[in-house]
Amino acid sequence: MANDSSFLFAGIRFDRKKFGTDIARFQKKDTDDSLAKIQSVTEDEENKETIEAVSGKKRKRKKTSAEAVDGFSVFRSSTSKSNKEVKVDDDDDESIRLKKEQNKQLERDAIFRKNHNIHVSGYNVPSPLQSFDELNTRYKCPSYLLRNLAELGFREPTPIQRQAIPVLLQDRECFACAPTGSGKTLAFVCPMLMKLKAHAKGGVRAIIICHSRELSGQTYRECKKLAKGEKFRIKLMTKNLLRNADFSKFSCDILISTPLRLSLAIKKKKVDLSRVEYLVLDESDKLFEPGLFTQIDSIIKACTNPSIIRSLFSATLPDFVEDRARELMHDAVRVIVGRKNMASETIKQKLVFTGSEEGKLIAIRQSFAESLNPPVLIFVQSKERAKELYGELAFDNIRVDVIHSDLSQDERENAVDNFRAGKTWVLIATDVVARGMDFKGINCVINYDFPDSASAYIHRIGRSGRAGRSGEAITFYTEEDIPFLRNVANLMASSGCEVPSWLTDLQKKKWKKHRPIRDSISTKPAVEKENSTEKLQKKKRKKHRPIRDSISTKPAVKKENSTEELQKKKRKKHRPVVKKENSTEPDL
Ligand SMILES: Nc1ncnc2c1ncn2[C@@H]1O[C@H](COP(=O)(O)OP(=O)(O)OP(=O)(O)O)[C@@H](O)[C@H]1O
Repeated sequence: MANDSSFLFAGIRFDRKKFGTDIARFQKKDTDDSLAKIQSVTEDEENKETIEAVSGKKRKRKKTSAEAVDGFSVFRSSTSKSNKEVKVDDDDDESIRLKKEQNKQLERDAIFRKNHNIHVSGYNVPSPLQSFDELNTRYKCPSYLLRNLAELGFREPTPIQRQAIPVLLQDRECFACAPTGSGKTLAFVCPMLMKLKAHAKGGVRAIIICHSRELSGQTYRECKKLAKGEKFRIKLMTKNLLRNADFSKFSCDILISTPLRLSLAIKKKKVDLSRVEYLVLDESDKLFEPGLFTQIDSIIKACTNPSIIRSLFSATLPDFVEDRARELMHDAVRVIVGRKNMASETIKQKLVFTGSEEGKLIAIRQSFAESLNPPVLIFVQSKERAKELYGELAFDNIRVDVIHSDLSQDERENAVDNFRAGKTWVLIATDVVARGMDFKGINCVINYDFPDSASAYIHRIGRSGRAGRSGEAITFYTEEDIPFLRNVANLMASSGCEVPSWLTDLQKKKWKKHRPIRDSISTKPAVEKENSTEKLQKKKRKKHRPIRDSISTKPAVKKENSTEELQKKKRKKHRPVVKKENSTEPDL
């Protein structure tokens, strides 16, 4: 973190020697927009660059006018100026006025960004949005979108929206990092809808990649809500679509997919992505991890449109992702809200020592018995442990459910829907829902198992305290986790939580995928464990349709004939409802 912040503020030093003339000029001006203000915000390399450029030109101009005065001092006060000279003077005045105005705007932008904790780098970064109204006054936002924003109750843009939306609207590539729950989805969907304008035929026009099916589904629904009233063709790459669509004729305005499904569509179905104008990689640091990178790479390579605008969004932006972004993008703008890799400041974070695995179970039962304030999300480190904890809590008289990658798509969706609808009070989960999922109003996140990395901690606890609401996060730790405690303590301290000094004084240890082999959560003896798992499985198994022996009592030959007859009869009336190939409906 220390490195990150020093990198972030690397541009803050103002070379007083180099800019001596400019300092003198600003001081002379004696305005409230003082140099001190500029100095305090010149971490914005963009401002620095522009100020440099402008002052450079000014110096040049001053020199030119000095030369002119030296050379033609006789004529300076003369009234016999030629028309051409008058025009040159007028032009000069106009450009001075314009530059002054430009400088003032830069100062205003810098102060505004500082007030909203927005840091930018890149050349010529557009001014941040003061309000959603500016979408209309500056960019002629269509009325359906303004109406939808108002209907969704979005009155003011969040900091990431204030800066990322104008950047993308001005066709600049962008990589952005802003806290969890700070409205990054709208920050990339809104400019996409505005730029695409309306539905148009001819291939895929925009793509949003999300790391999980759950997040893809959620982003699809968000897009639909924002596009309501306009005939955009927004599609979710479902299993059905991948299997049944005729990709040679495939066309849509926005396609939302996981990396795997889209890379399969490229490889096996030869989907044409050469016309894609916008590509968003949400949770970009996850997408650039080794497991997904080959798929992402194939997608990026398939999007061959030279004027494509790519953007990367996440709440955590490790240096390696920044490096990739710089390699990949042209003239990209970097937007950071707050500090990189920081937990949301609206979450009250606590650490609880439980001693052992048994201690964790006691602690959680005790805490639920004292006060259970749903919805509560519990994270464990593996699907096996998720099943075990579910096995323990399922009979505790609380409405608990579980989500992990061993469940079918339907079961996963049901788990999410029931939790969202309040039917489930406590959801036990693996990291499958740790990122991006917007469960409104989660009161508490419990890290039953210590997270395995800083980003896992930030994203997990970020399921609460969203959109400015407050939330709580409790992290259990055992002896095994102590070496990594300081990392969490530092994250807590940097997001404003009180941390005892002994925690931050602990020895530093590099946090590399900390997933120790833990004792089983289950308290039941082995046989009972098997039975109860079976019971639970039965409870969950909804579509239990085994192949059973025939009911028919007729002899085999007769049976065959009658079956054939029946089949013939059936075949006549066989008119299945053919599913539209390019159905926009997800198989949710
Ligand atoms: N301008 C706004 N005003 C109020 N609420 C907003 C605004 N923009 C977005 N939201 C709401 O904030 C919540 C979080 O938004 P979103 O899911 O986009 O966050 P995020 O930054 O992508 O979080 P994460 O990093 O966890 O993925 C959503 O419920 C969304 O509807």
